[in-house]
Amino acid sequence: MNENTILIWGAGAIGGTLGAYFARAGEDVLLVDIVEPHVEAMNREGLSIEGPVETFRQSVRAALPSEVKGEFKRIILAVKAHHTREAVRALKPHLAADGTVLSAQNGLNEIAIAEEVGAERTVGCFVNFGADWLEPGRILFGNRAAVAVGALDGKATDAVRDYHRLLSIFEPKAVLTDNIWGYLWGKLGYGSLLFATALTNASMSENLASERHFPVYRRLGQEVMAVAKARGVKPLGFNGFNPDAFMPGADEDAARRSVADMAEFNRHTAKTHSGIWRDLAVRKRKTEVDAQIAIIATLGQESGVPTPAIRKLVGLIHDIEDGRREQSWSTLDEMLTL
Ligand SMILES: NC(=O)C1=CN([C@@H]2O[C@H](COP(=O)(O)OP(=O)(O)OC[C@H]3O[C@@H](n4cnc5c(N)ncnc54)[C@H](OP(=O)(O)O)[C@@H]3O)[C@@H](O)[C@H]2O)C=CC1
Ligand SMILES: CC(C)(CO)C(=O)C(=O)O
Repeated sequence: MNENTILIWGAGAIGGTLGAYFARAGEDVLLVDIVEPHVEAMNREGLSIEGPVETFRQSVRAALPSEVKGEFKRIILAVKAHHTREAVRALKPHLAADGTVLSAQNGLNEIAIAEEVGAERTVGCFVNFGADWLEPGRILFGNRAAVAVGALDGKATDAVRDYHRLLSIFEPKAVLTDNIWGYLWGKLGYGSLLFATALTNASMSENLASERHFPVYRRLGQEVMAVAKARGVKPLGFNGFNPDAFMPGADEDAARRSVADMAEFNRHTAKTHSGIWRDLAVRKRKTEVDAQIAIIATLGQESGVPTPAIRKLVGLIHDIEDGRREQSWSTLDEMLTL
């Protein structure tokens, strides 16, 4: 291990998948995670990537955060959004002065990372592929999807280009962008719809195909895009999500097409339900709703953009997290009462 070893901090569904692909390509990788049985299984048997995209077992090195020694130039952060600050504080002593942290997460985590380690040491990234941590040492890689990487100020450095090279090992269509905030806000739009699908136990595609709930999806997309616009961001589209269809003044048919395209995209994955649904229904734990979705309402308020649908969604997810409601169509119906 040396300063060029790539640290993957948070080796679950996303971090584990990326790490296995990098290691298979001969990159020097260390997977860091707080789940002891997972770290033990990875060191003992390697990491098993399973599912329709590819199935392989990759020998990897793994460690608990307390076992990490030294400083590193590249650290890829892939913990859930609400664990970002804690994880960045733990990894900071291991970040070389000229090193960078790449956020392979959902949400606007780059803001918190930059506050902790400096904007010049933070690189933006957007991932939309589907994966699930199944059990120690086993990850389902459900489907390929869009991946993008870019500097926070849009000006690619050698470090950003190197991350693009790495991500291209995993996803040959990975984009090097000068508008990473556009992708991150696009994913917040897409993600707000995914959070709504987690209010039921149906699959993402079944939910998105529900004609009765189309007004819910349109309203959520519209609120997120209005906040992005007010903040001067130009959101970008991917995998069915078309930000223009949700912009103020866009016609209903455009939004209908985009929601239908998202339903179609998600019909072809072995990861039938979102990570949000999985946190609630399978892992029985808190979701990323505050770090990822409630922040949109806060930023909306700062910009004078009302976000009643986003606020309602956050409340319903909290209700499920705290056992006050079940995941069911009637919970999603609550979103129709706005
Ligand atoms: N899974 C997916 O398909 C997609 C996920 N994303 C995003 O990627 C990010 C990662 O999600 P995902 O991979 O699914 O999550 P996982 O829960 O599968 O993996 C995160 C791993 O990080 C561990 N962890 C938590 N805190 C720390 C810490 N301080 N230091 C080291 N490890 C830690 C977790 O342990 P523990 O379980 O105990 O918390 C877990 O093992 C999220 O922002 C998610 O929204 C984006 C696109 C798709
Ligand atoms: C569904 C997916 C993989 C995006 O397509 C996702 O981001 C999630 O599960 O949170």
